[in-house]
Amino acid sequence: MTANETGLPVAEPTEVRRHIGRLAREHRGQLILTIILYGLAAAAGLGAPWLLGVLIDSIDTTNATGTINAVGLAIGGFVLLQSVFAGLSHYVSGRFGETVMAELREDFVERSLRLPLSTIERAGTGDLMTRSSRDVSQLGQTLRRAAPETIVCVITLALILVALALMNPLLALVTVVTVVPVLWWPARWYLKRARPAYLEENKAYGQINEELAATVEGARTIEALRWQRRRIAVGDGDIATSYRTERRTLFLRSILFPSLDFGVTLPLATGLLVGGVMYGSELATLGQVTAALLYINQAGEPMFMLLAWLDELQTGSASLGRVLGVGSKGAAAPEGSKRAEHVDTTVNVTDVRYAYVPGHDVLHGVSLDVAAGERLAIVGPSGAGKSTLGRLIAGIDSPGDGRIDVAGRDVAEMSLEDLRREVLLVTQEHHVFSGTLRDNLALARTSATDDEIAAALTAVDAGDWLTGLPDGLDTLVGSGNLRVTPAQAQQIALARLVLADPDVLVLDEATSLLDPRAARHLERHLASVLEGRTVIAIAHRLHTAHDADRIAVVDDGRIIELGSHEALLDADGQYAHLWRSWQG
Ligand SMILES: Nc1ncnc2c1ncn2[C@@H]1O[C@H](COP(=O)(O)OP(=O)(O)OP(=O)(O)O)[C@@H](O)[C@H]1O
Repeated sequence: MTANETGLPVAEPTEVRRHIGRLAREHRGQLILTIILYGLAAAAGLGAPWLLGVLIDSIDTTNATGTINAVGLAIGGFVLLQSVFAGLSHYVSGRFGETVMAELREDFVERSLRLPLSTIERAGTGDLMTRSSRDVSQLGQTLRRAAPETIVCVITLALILVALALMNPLLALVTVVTVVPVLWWPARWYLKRARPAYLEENKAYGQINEELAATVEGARTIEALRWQRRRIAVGDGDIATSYRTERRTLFLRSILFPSLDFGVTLPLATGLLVGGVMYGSELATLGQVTAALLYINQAGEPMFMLLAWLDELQTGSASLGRVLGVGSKGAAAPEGSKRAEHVDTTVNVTDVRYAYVPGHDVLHGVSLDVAAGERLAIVGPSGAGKSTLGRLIAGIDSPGDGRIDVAGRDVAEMSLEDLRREVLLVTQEHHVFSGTLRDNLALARTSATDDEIAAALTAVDAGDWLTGLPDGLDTLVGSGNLRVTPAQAQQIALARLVLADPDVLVLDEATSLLDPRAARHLERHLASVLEGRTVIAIAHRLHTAHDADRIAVVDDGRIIELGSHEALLDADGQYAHLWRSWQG
């Protein structure tokens, strides 16, 4: 796997080849049928030049008119056969391409959904978007056209060579000897450079998408800070990089294609020369030379096309590498370990260190044990490391040092599926997807009934809102539909949490958008619904801390106080101070 700096990995050429081999094995039947049909079409195409040679040689025989008629008819028959086989082979290979394409798309979606959040955050959504749009469509083009056309070219060339050798071995040899070196060197030169150049080109395109998306998402912030010029400069920089990478691939093509033109014309010239000499020295008949030259001429197109498709195959292979890289080992979470039978949802944080930027730890050896069913509140000044600790417990990032166990299992080793069933994080950012309210909630549990969904909304104090909606759970929400206030969006997120029903919840200021009274009411309500779950709540409002079983005070990446509300007040430390000023 190639490390793509902070981006998603790209599959190595060997992995790409292995994948193509696997696809070919899985669709063996369709592939063989395609090759046979293309072979038949190519073979039928060889009939005409052969017959023309026969025709020329028979002109001085007695019954020339009869022979001409018969040969004319036979040529017509071959042309018809070629059209029928070509039509059939295009149909079969088209189906083959579409089937494989559909599988690759499904596979891509599955791989993307398995990606841990931290991987997407690091890589940026632009890279993923480019892979799902530009790379997948490039791959479609390769599968639909380049792959079958390459097969056609190879088969046609092989058959032309066989026919040429049968007709006149010396002419066949001359053709091979002149063609191969002339085409070999530019093709080799090109192939060596094309893959990295196309990977660079696609990466640059991904970067443009990434920055463009960031500019659009942050438009208001950019306007407020008057950063327009800076963002334009960033965009200009990305476009310049993309331009440079496009120029590089254009340069490669501009060397390849003229070389191909030359390589394809040369054998015709040498064939004409050698054929003339052979005819003069009676080593070949006029008919043989004519047929051989027609074959050489006929070979020109597939030869040119074959090497031209190499270009397409190279871009396709680069795109396949990028598509397969999504969800590969370097990006995905570990898979498939089984959930322990008993559910003992303790959380044990042992000597955890974490740095966003190497060498600058924001957590300095944090240890914390949360008992099953306990409610722990984490408080502390801004930037102390509370959210970072929450993300590590929820398995979104892995600690640099130390370990975190949930229900006795190392979070870093858990499959994404197990992890999400075990621990869920709700932050103050949440998205309402465009669709019905029901769809938005059923995301958390597809099997949830309407009653369960309504109960979940009631548990987060949104029961009245639901009853007031004209279409109830069928109400369309999200972009372009009914406007949902930030507080309601937060309630939807919390209702999803109720439906997902994990054993451990990490709430990172999950009620911050509600007014203080509503927030407290909701938290109490939620607590009764989530009775028995282990809850770690990162709190700005100290009433959350007051209601918790224990409170951890985090300061500068360390836990400096830990105990119940009363115990911490008695200790008269930072928490007591915070509490008094909050009360005041
Ligand atoms: N993505 C990031 N990249 C680099 N540094 C980060 C990133 N996220 C947080 N930090 C830094 O890590 C430190 C801890 O941040 P964290 O968000 O965990 O603190 P917090 O206690 O949750 O603060 P707040 O209450 O303001 O949310 C801060 O110094 C912050 O600047």
